[in-house]
Amino acid sequence: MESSTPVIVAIDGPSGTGKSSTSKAVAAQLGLSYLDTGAQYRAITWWMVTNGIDTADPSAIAAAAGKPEILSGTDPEKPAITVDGFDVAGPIREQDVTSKVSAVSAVPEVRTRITELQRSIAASAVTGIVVEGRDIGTTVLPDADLKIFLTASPEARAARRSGELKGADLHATREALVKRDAADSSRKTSPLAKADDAVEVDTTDLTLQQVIECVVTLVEEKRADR
Ligand SMILES: Nc1ncnc2c1ncn2[C@@H]1O[C@H](COP(=O)(O)OP(=O)(O)OP(=O)(O)O)[C@@H](O)[C@H]1O
Ligand SMILES: Nc1ccn([C@H]2C[C@H](O)[C@@H](COP(=O)(O)O)O2)c(=O)n1
Repeated sequence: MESSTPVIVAIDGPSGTGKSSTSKAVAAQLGLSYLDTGAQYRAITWWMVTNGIDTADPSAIAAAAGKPEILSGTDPEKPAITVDGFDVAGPIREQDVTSKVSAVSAVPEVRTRITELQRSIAASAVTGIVVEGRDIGTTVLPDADLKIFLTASPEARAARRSGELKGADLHATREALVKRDAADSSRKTSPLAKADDAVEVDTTDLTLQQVIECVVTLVEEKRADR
């Protein structure tokens, strides 16, 4: 592969392992685009909730899956997400969406729609792209140049999240993370999973900077091999 060929990096892993922070920094450092696929699943969930769709009814979700227009920005310095022209970057992080996103994202019609969107965004990235999520290496971009699977202990992940949500109860945060991971890992269609050819990085005892440096080195090694 020539060095001008776009480089495609897939970063997967459970919640709170550092996918977004790492992917944004790596993309910014290497001049690549960035795609947060979790934000897309959150955006479609937000639309379902806002439009009164019963998120406990997979057939109602499936029937509505094609309706919202979801646009994702790919600048790692200012990732953007809109639904039908509305900026939903804030609302998609609210607890109501977080508690429903696993159910909505398990519906096959939702996954087909969002996967098509993700592939088309990745295909149009000129210098390359870092795409983060749960099924990027296994399903969305199985031919990615580099696949990373981030992990961390539930305790470390809960501590990181509790630091973000000031005053949040550590035990409750840990339980919520573990519950969402279990739902995401056990769904039938493209569950959260490590691709066989992914490099696993346990971030439990690493600083964010160490994880970023590790991934940048892996991308540079891939590029040098071309
Ligand atoms: N190695 C690390 N050490 C300490 N804190 C970290 C590390 N990596 C990420 N963090 C912090 O943990 C929090 C969660 O990170 P981030 O949002 O990147 O995880 P994520 O895997 O994308 O989570 P989710 O899948 O839930 O969106 C952030 O506050 C981030 O700054
Ligand atoms: N490729 C992906 C990305 C995300 N999801 C689902 C499952 C997650 O719980 C949810 C929110 O993701 P987050 O913002 O926490 O990264 O979206 C998925 O199914 N596949």
